[in-house]
Amino acid sequence: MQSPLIIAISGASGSGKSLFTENLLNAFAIQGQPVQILREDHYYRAQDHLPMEAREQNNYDHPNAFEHELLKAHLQALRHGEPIDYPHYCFKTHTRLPETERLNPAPVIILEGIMLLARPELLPMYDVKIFIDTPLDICLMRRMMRDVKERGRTIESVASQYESTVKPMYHEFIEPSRFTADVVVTQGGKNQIALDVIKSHIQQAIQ
Ligand SMILES: Nc1ncnc2c1ncn2[C@@H]1O[C@H](COP(=O)(O)OP(=O)(O)O)[C@@H](O)[C@H]1O
Ligand SMILES: Nc1ccn([C@@H]2O[C@H](COP(=O)(O)O)[C@@H](O)[C@H]2O)c(=O)n1
Repeated sequence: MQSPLIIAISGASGSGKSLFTENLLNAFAIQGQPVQILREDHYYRAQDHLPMEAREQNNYDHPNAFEHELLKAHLQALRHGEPIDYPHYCFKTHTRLPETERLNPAPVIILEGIMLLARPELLPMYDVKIFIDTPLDICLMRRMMRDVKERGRTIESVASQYESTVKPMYHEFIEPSRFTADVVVTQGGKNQIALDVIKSHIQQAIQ
């Protein structure tokens, strides 16, 4: 098998990265082409050694919150045609789940996450770099609804985390990483023209 094409999709929390990734995946699934998705969230560090209060206070919007060494090792393995043991993460307990999932290499690997373009040592791993550029007020609104519904949070906790870490870290790390992208996508996960352009680029590259 030829070396896989690795696509990194980044942007603020709530910008539409996951939806964009899902929509891209669906476009390939219709054609029966195998695509492997990796989410940077799964590489948040395990925190079993910390009490819950300490976990709740952690800054999850700093690059050091992620085990990027493991992510890099996994990308290298997939490039060499080897399977990986993909970690799973729980947003309610703020730590890794005990079980991992065996993932096989595929011709196209799509990675999505907030800090993927903010780590210079990860940039050479990617063939295509995409930044989803969505106004922060829209990101906050979407995050508020999602975190209360799916991640076991209260409106108060989302608002206070946003002020203390999410927003300042966005300006320090994520916003500047936009300039490393090959493509900047506006209008979030439903931008059909961007999806079509990226899909046809991928198809040409893997022919
Ligand atoms: N263009 C869009 N229009 C409407 N809702 C959207 C759009 N893009 C994303 N969403 C919704 O916003 C929420 C957050 O999007 P998501 O893709 O999970 O963001 P991210 O992965 O960047 O944190 C989800 O409920 C998603 O369905
Ligand atoms: N235990 C955790 C870990 C992460 N977060 C927040 O998740 C955001 C990144 O995930 P997205 O799917 O929204 O891109 C990030 O902004 C962290 O603040 C968390 O709240 N708790």
